Amino acid sequence: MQFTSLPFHLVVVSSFLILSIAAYVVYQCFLSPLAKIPGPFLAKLTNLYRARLTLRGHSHRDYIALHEKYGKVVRMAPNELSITDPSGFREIYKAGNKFVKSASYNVMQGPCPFDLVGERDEQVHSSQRKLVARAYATDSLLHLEQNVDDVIRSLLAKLDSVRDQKIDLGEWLQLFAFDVVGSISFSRPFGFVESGDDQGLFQRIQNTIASLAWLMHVPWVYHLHAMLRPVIGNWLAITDKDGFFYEYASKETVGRKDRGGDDRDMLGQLLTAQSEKSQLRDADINFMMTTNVMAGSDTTSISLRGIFYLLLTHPEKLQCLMAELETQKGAGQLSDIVSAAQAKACPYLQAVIYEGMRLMPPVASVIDRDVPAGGMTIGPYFIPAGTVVGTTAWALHRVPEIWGPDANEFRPERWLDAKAESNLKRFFFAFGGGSRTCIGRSKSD
Ligand code: HEM
Repeated sequence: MQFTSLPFHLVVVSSFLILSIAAYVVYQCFLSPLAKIPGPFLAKLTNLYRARLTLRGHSHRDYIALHEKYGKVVRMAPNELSITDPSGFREIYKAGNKFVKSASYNVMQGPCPFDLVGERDEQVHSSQRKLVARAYATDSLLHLEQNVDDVIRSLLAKLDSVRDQKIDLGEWLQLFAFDVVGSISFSRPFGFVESGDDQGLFQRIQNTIASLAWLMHVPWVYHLHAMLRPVIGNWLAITDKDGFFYEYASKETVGRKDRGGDDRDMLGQLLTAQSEKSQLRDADINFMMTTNVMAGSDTTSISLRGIFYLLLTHPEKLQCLMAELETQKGAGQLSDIVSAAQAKACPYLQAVIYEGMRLMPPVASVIDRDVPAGGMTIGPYFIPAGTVVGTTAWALHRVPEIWGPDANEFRPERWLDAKAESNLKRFFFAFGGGSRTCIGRSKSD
């Protein structure tokens, strides 16, 4: 009845709109090749569902709940799936396969031509990684142990001076992790531990990464913003990555070049690589250092915070760890500041690190990849080429089929059985997987 009083063209336009929306809903829910895959209703219709989940700030826990509710393959957007199926996971992240990084990484890369994490072209990535690999190699980093020891000493002295006070240990571990990355990258810590102050950097990184995380699910918002930026100004914290943090890392680079330093620090190694391979430009080195400052420091500090949190909330495990360290110390196997080689020879300590990073992996997002030509099959589902599939370590690291019925418990002992350990390591995803695994990870792990 209402329609009859509306102008004819409005009736036509509204009817067309209603029919289009209805057709879209019917297609996504019943006809799409992914229609049979379970997931939240809104997720089937729009990527905004996933973006909103990420914006709320606890999507890592939401993904666990969604997999508990819907199973090992969950539809998270019209063309995107979250996977915790063990064999599906292994297929997606197998080294040398054809599952390339999906379009969401365009947001991570932004305007930066040399960004190992964000680069989607596997060939470009491979040649860029070769250019810088030496600087990140474990044997290169072992030369820098003395630098790290100095930061440890500085942290211990600070903690000693506040021995009787209530402190935020997490905050101190974060200051420490950043200084460690500063000292191995530029031969000098940022001075955060010394001053007890991060100069507002942590909040800025948090804003940048939070902004990146939700924008990766709606890249069009990022691209639209980039187009309109000259008119509307800057609204998105992600732009700090190639702005504020690039400048920050570049300044540190210039400072280190001016004052000199250990040729074997990461910048020194990159400068040596540059002298041999001129295609590595100054800007590329600055971009690598930006990644060190932003991604390297933050992930290291979250790992430390998670491990300490789990130890402090499980005193019986802390006791086991202390017993191992005291026995080793008593046998003359540990120096006052424990070296990397000595730490490697402490099985319980290694198990604690793995278990801590299993339960609290620093990179919480789903690491998206595109299904290649030919598609893939996971359980009863055929997934066509072009579908975006990915896994978050938070959900994978709690799958009972892999970790056992006590998957949610902090139990370092699960890593002590050599046979179980090598199987578990195949599903340890805190450092990513395949050809795009973290370059900062020790190669001997
Ligand atoms: C415990 C600490 C760390 C964790 C948990 C971690 C985690 C990760 C993860 C999950 C990825 C894969 C991302 C993806 O596929 O989208 C990655 C890649 C990367 N990480 Fe780390 N990371 C850590 C430390 C570091 C450090 C210290 C550095 C540098 C000093 C670093 C530099 C990089 C780079 C450059 C990549 C890109 C590698 C490539 O695609 O070739 N990371 N990291």
